Amino acid sequence: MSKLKIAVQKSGRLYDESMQILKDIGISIDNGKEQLKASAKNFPVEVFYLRNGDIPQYLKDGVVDAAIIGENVLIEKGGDIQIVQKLGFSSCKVSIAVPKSAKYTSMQDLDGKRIATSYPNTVQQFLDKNNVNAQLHIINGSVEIAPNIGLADAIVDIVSSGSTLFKNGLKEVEVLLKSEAVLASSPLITEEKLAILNTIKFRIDSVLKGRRSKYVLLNAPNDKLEEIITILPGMKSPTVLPLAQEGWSSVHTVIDKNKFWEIIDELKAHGAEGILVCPIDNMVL
Ligand SMILES: Nc1ncnc2c1ncn2[C@@H]1O[C@H](COP(=O)(O)OP(=O)(O)OP(=O)(O)O)[C@@H](O)[C@H]1O
Ligand SMILES: O=P(O)(O)OC[C@H]1O[C@H](OP(=O)(O)OP(=O)(O)O)[C@H](O)[C@@H]1O
Ligand SMILES: [Mg+2]
Repeated sequence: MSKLKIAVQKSGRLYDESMQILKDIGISIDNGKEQLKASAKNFPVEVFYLRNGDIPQYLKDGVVDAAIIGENVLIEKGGDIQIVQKLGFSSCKVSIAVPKSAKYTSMQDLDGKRIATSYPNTVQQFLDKNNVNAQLHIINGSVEIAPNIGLADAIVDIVSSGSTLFKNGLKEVEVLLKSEAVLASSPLITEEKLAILNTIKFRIDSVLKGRRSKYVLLNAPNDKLEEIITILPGMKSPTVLPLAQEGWSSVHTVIDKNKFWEIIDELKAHGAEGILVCPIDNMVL
């Protein structure tokens, strides 16, 4: 059987979580990333360790069948590469920033100005859409320093916490796009390999659903059961089991992990006790 070739970033911000998600879906990799490629022991997959910025070209050429990559890089260099699934990590924005003291009211303020960036295609498209003419300076790193050294009037780069902008005396003025790590596929992928990719997608789906959810168990007096069940936003209806202690039940359900803190006080106020919240590895609906 042929193996699906999947690219991950060799080192950098995507590496750890890319390897973690492969591990979580049961794909264990034989050898370390000192090699350019490694085979999985128990699944028809070969992992290629590459530069994030190089991956779109490898996908286009069909050198790899799929990849875990930053969405922003795909948008910049992607062409017709398909996003199979968003992966929920390495979230960031690609934004325009100008010196804090600069006057900025609209995109028109950038007309005739110099913009430093590593994302020229993304920037040019945004400028064209807004009918703005600006001169692009393409630089590959430390973009935020460009205004301070007189190289540019504005920059376009990745913003996450905003601390790099802050340290360089810049302010974010426009968001061009939002990005996260994604699973992407080559336009040249074969049917046979697409079947393997679909299995991976199915497993990732169940891992991501599990990460977003919690398994909740609690004890409740029987005369409060009905009220407590209406507070719980469960998947279906919760499981209710009698406790050894007369007049009490144990209630089990799955909830969105972000909802839990909103409802815990309500649950307690309605008589819930012994509340346990447990992680979920996988969730297949
Ligand atoms: N500060 C950040 N916070 C969150 N995500 C980020 C941040 N910086 C980058 N990212 C995301 O992670 C991806 C990889 O960033 P990283 O800096 O590791 O690599 P890169 O500079 O694109 O490098 P290379 O091509 O060398 O692999 C980016 O494309 C972006 O999607
Ligand atoms: O808003 P923040 O949380 O400060 O993050 C944004 C910064 O993070 C990235 O750089 P990175 O640290 O990846 O360094 P690099 O330029 O060497 O890739 C990006 O290029 C920004 O400079
Ligand atoms: Mg970076």
